[in-house]
Amino acid sequence: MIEFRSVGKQFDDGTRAVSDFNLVVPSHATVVLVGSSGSGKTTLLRSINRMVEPTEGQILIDDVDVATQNPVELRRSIGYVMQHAGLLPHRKVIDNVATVLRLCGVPKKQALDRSAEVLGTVGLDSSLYTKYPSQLSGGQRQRVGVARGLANDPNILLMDEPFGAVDPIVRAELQTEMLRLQRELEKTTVFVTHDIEEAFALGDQVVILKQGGEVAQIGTPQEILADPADDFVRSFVGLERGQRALRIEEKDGQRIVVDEYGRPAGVLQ
Ligand SMILES: Nc1ncnc2c1ncn2[C@@H]1O[C@H](COP(=O)(O)OP(=O)(O)OP(=O)(O)O)[C@@H](O)[C@H]1O
Repeated sequence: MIEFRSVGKQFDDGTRAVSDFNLVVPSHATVVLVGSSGSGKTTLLRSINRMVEPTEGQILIDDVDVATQNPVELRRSIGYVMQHAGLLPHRKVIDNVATVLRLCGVPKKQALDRSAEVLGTVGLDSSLYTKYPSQLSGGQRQRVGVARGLANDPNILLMDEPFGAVDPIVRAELQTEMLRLQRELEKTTVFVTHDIEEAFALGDQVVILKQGGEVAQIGTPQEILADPADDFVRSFVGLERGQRALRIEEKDGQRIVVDEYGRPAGVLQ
């Protein structure tokens, strides 16, 4: 479990990114932070593994304050996947994954075996393991990025817009893969995106952020769609201007409004 307690961050230049942010990420759940550019998503995500140090509040992982932990050890114990995969261009795919394990002290042969295993888990064809990152498509590179995040079998996975740089079709494929991985591996995952559809597709809980890291609403996709907290949320999730394809289904004698994912958005009297 990850717990944010009144977390705030003001950068050295005076920019306030986040104020009084509170959130509980239950073990094995996927929580998605969604908001427009500059709403503090990355700041919050990086506070978990101390790539950013909050200026107020605490973050606890299984009741232990991360501020009391060695930052390097903490970072190595948490999987991290970033937007452009962050692969080392001069190392082969398999070595990119194995490097993470070597840094954690895993012997070479074992690191290579585990790397092949985890590349298989993310659905990368074994013919690609000895290629260089530049020889892969954007979607394939992102799979390698996810494999790297999963390499040392962390309990926690942090994902910062991991599918932001690929085209919509590949993005949808990667989202489907992500759902499969979550079912199989049950990592506690914090996922950052600016795409509300991605947030609804992947999140058990979705946190909608306004500028300054202010929480507009936290809830399951169903809760947010059925009962948006305010006009900002209504507009952000596309309920306002009819962008969302809604239809009506009969269930247990009730007429329920559902969205394109079949998620309930309300009940008709
Ligand atoms: N190192 C820094 N120094 C000063 N200000 C920063 C720094 N990093 C981020 N900020 C500012 O903090 C605010 C939140 O930034 P953050 O990157 O967390 O937002 P975000 O929601 O992840 O945005 P994006 O979707 O564009 O990545 C922004 O105003 C940003 O300019």
